Amino acid sequence: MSEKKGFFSRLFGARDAADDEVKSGQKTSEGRQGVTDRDAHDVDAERPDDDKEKAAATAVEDSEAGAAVTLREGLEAEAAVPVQREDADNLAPNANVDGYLEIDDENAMPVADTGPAVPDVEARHLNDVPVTETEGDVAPEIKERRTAPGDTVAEEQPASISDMPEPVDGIADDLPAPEAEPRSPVIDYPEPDVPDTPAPRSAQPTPTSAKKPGFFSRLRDGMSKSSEKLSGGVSAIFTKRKLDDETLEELEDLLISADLGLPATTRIIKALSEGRYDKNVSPEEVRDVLASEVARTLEPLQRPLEVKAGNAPHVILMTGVNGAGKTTTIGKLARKFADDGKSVMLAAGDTFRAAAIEQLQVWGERTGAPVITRPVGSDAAGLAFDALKEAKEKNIDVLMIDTAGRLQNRRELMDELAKIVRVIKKLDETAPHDAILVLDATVGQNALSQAEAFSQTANITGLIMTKLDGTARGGVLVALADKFDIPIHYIGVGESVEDLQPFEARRFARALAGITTDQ
Ligand SMILES: Nc1nc2c(ncn2[C@@H]2O[C@H](COP(=O)(O)OP(=O)(O)OP(=O)(O)O)[C@@H](O)[C@H]2O)c(=O)[nH]1
Repeated sequence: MSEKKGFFSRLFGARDAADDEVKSGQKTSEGRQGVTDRDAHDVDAERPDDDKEKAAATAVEDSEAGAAVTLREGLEAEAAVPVQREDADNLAPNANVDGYLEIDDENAMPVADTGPAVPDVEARHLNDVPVTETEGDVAPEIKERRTAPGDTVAEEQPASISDMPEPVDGIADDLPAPEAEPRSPVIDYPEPDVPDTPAPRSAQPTPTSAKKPGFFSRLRDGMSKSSEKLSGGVSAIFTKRKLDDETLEELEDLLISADLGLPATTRIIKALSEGRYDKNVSPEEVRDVLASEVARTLEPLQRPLEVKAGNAPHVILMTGVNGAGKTTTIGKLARKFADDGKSVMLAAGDTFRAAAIEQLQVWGERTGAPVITRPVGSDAAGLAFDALKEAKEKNIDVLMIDTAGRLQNRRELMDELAKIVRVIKKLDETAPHDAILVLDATVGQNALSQAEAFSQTANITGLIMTKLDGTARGGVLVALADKFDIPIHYIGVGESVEDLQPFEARRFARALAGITTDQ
């Protein structure tokens, strides 16, 4: 009996603390901050006279100069690193130098090095090079741009960063002075956890209708790693056993290890305990309680990604750490929007990675969407500005802007993201209409620190969680929902277009709990 008392006081003590945390406004969206100060990787810029708006926009940005030339130095360092892949032995025989497979099937996804996302992040030397070490290195060589049929490619850019255009004198004077912006705090988060399972490499060509029969089974199959852990664990704990202190503790451990977080774990245990203590409960009953508590947590955040007709165009900014799935997700969304009859334009704002630009061009070809590109190393904010201008001129419905992956604790890279937001607001102060954070489910609890840091920099309006098929850590979506008020638009449960599913809380909860039916 004393054991029972000890467990419950621990449980409810934890629950009260968790409730207090949520109630006391720790949901981070309430604490979102504005954009931060500039970075200066385009300080050498020289802009053509005929592009006055862009020059004005970037000149205003440049007038905020004062920061070190951090990004450029980072780029220079990246250029200085040999392009030899460390994991060459693991690549498929037909992979190209960037690790992507050459895929003929138009529904198949470009498959990069689908090894664990976080090791990939760690291999991304741009993020790893301290800026002080890069001084004096040569500027990155600009790779020749490959123009795919159907692409709209904005004007040619100079061949190196130091050749980039200078601001046009006087233009900036016509613009409102930039407001003083708070510096974003540098959050010293730990490096992402190593994912437990690499994402699969298979590419499955599938139809594009999200509502066709089999939607739930696709979701259930995609989430099988998470559901097997939970469902199998529940069966192991509750088969022919009473619900008592011991089984509840085992369940608590299971839920925590499945990344659901303490607040949700506490609620689930409380709901299960009510009226059932000291009685036999079946694993099915436990799964039902688990699913309904998870659904209750997630339902308020289920929100479709809507393109509003009043926005011309509707601008979607895609953000996230390296390898989270931003570019691929943009491609899948482009397909979905095009299927809905929307005109789509893509901006290849990941100007750090040639493969990301090419990857987006491939998606542009497949979906008929023009792709605005710049050479590797170009100013991403200038590219975003150009793309929005062109999208307006062409009456495009949706402009999606890709961005380079960045670790959330690299201040200068996060500042570049803030700059993109500021610059596009000069053309449309309501843009971006959606700033989406793409989260890789395999990083588990690290997703929480990513959500916090990106919210502070880019005022994140929605989440897309990818790679749920590659991990048993899908429960982290529940922990995110407990901590942040950020709507969830889509989840990725595989590599095909169809595997990017509109988020439905109830179905997700049932699939997570290992319930095999949709009803
Ligand atoms: N299994 C699986 N793989 C996915 C999913 N979403 C994306 N991927 C794969 O994840 C890998 C990385 O995706 P990218 O779109 O290149 O990631 P990114 O965020 O643009 O990467 P950076 O440009 O480095 O920042 C690719 O191989 C994608 O096919 C998913 O839901 N499931």
